Amino acid sequence: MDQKTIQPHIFFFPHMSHGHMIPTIDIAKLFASKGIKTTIISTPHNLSLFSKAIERSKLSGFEIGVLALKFPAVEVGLPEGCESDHMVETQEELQKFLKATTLLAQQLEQLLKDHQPNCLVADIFFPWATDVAAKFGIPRLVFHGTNFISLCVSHHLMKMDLSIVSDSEPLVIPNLPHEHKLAGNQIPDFMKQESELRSFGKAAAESEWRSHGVLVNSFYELEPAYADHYRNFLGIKAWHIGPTFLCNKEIEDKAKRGPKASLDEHEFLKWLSSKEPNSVIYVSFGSVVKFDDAQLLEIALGLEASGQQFIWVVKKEKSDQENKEDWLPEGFEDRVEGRGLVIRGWAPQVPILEHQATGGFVTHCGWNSTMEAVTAGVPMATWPAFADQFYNEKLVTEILGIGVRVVEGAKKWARFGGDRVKKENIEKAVTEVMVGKDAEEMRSRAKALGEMARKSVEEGGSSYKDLNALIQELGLHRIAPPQS
Ligand SMILES: O=c1ccn([C@@H]2O[C@H](COP(=O)(O)OP(=O)(O)O[C@H]3O[C@H](CO)[C@@H](O)[C@H](O)[C@H]3O)[C@@H](O)[C@H]2O)c(=O)[nH]1
Repeated sequence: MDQKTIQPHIFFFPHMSHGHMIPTIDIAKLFASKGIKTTIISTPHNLSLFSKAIERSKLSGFEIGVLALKFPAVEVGLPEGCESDHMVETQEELQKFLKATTLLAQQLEQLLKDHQPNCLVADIFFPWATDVAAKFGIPRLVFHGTNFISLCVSHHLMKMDLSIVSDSEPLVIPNLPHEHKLAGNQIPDFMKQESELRSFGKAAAESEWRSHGVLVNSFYELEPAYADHYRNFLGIKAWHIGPTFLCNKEIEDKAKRGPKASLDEHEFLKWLSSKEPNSVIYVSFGSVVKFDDAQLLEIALGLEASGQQFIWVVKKEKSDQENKEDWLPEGFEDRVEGRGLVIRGWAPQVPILEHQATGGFVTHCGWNSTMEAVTAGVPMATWPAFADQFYNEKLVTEILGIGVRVVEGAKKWARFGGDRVKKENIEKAVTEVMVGKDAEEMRSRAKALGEMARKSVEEGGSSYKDLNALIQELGLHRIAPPQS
């Protein structure tokens, strides 16, 4: 058969987590825009949550295919239907969830056999996928979800003996471009001893070397020293292709990247359009971090005391009239009416951050949120909870100078229920990021980075070039039909 008549095909297999599904769909769109057939593999539940984003790709003329596999939740002792990382409530459940993902290899193998794609982009959470791809003689690329700085720190941490780490003495991570100190309590206990999770982390880190290379949702100009360190010092092949969400041009595409929002994007934009530029702070903590009612109450009080206008997204359902919402102070929404919006559920984050009225962001420093804020030129009040969020906080506050910490000093690693942050800290950080000369300076630095972010994905930009270089290296350009 004439090679030119075959459309190259890439399989994308993201971790079952919103923070990984969302950028993977964007990456699939990017490859599809280069004439490559793309297919996302996930569970029925995850695919349905993201069906709008996937369907909308058709409107841009880049159809993304989907293939479903069965998630073995019950087999590992999880409730039926527990198919996404945000449904996991405890450390024990998380371990079972990860165990379930290791049971997906056979189903993936069958899909590769049936469809014979040219390449597999599989999430870092599936270290075993490299061997599955090798059986079919195709390259496996790793998608991590995070940036170069976090990849570098994690690799060095993996090599260190962490059993000797104490809570009183900070751990200095050697050989990095800047001094990195981590407090003992910022390293999770499972990393300090031999454990299933530590072995999982090791296998994941090794898969970066063993695979064809790593796709990074970042741009070179944001963290050049770490991009170089990762490639040259750690010796891992990587392509930076971000900010990937910029592939979404229409407001609807930007708004419908995730589950259905609780309020239509036009409602938000109408509300924001009635506000002065840089006068609203957006408060949201991604898809995984959940706070208890007492912590939510502190956030409400801190926001109220700051006197700032805000949009606050809370991962709670709207209760019926009878049920009092214990996490909101009595009469809160009446008092803040007109100056604050409390959104229960999901909000169209990118259009909110991009609106000129949005002048600050209280964030947990998940990498997608961080990139979205950087690109929108919005400074941040940082409140990390676990994983890469601590390293992202360092990048934002100390290296880029576009954020302030909500809590000074070391904050404990806690995916499930961390130390409570007081309303005074929240009020102070919100004020610092919104008002005064320092806030203006942070905003102007953030705006300059936002410009660089946009340039990086335009023709000739660093991310644009890296994406093309990768397609060339994989040989996909030779069989891709010409683009108009
Ligand atoms: O109401 C909401 C809440 C979130 N988002 C979007 O959801 C994504 C959230 O991603 P992120 O900010 O990275 O947070 P997490 O969901 O917590 O992401 C997980 O995955 C990331 C990528 O690996 C890691 O950096 C984080 O630490 C990890 O918690 C972003 O694109 C947001 O725009 C919305 O659109 N509306």
